[in-house]
Amino acid sequence: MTLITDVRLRRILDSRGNPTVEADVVTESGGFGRAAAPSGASTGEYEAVERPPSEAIAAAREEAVPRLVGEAYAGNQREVDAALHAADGTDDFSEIGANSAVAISMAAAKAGADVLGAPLFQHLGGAFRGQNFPIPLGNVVGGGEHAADATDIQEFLVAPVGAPSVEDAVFANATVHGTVADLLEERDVPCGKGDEGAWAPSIDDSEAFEIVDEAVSIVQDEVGFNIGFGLDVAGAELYDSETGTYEYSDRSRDTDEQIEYIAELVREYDLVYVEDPLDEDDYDAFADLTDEVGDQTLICGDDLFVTNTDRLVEGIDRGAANSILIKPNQIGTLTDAFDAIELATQNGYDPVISHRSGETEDTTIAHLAVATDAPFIKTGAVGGERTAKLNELIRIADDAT
Ligand SMILES: C=C(OP(=O)(O)O)C(=O)O
Ligand SMILES: [Mg+2]
Repeated sequence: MTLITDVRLRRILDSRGNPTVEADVVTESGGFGRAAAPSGASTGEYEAVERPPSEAIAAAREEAVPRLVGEAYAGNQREVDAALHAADGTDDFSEIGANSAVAISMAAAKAGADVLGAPLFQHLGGAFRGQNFPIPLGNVVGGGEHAADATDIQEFLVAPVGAPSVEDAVFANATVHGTVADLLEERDVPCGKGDEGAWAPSIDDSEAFEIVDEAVSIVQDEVGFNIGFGLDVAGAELYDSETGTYEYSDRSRDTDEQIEYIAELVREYDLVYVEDPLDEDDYDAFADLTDEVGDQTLICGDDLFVTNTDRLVEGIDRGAANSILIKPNQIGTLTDAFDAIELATQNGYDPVISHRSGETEDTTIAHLAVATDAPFIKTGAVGGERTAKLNELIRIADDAT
């Protein structure tokens, strides 16, 4: 029933107005799945390769589609993803493009779920998933590669850890986002938004800490449950490998100073989550920081691990980080993302399922988070391509997908 009978690929718009790859997968019994690839701006050096969409589509039509149509079953995700790897023939999807691969992989999963008549999270995670929901990390202030002339730290993230439901959590994040706008207005700071819908004011990081801390306290009092906050430092973007220093607008920090700075921030603001505090090549520094504050907070590797099990094994061996960001397009298939999640949880690393700065209305990551019982999902706070995932979580909780 799930034999793939058609795969169609096209260019569509992403949230930045750039082209991206969308895939449709159809099965013998009429099952249908559609998915689109997201796209990063602060990409890790070791990510699978995103090719220009028209090239990725042409290559996938030539190499991958013939290995899927009449050959692979959408209900057998490992088989579909193995066919994508075989079609590509490289270890980084540089032939068919990770953007074509991930779009087809996710569309096949949706087609498999459609044939079963089950929600995607259940097809991926099994009958007993759907009881636990991830805490959404909501980006409320940001800069770095996601906005010009804003904070050095890429993302200030709200973490409503005490929310009684995913719906309460999602609304709390949106309320903090709105409260941040009020506080910026009180300070006469004009601002627009960055790529992920976070406010992108022209302020320094210390003022951003003050404002987010205050907004979180105000909303916490309002809603009556515990709200923390965290960061995506995107350390690799700040790091200058020539000088071995992290370059902030107002000063430089060497690696030891960077570790101390982050550890102090964790203590001062009780941060619940710190992503990529250090350069993507510096496992040792990640290990030192994890040693120092890993019992108080999550130290998450995004550019460090790039959803890659080989890099995660190295991190586990060296005690670097205690959490991994999971972005399916960093590695190219759902199978690879699942394997990274499984390896992480088996070794006490918390998986955090994540969007990219360039997104579409695709909701696969919401289902992936529920399917894998992930404790966190990072998918923005506002903006249609972000709320697509957040609203899908609310629908899953309401049993309405
Ligand atoms: C979501 C992120 O940004 P991008 O998609 O630009 O890598 C991130 O760095 O975690
Ligand atoms: Mg990141």
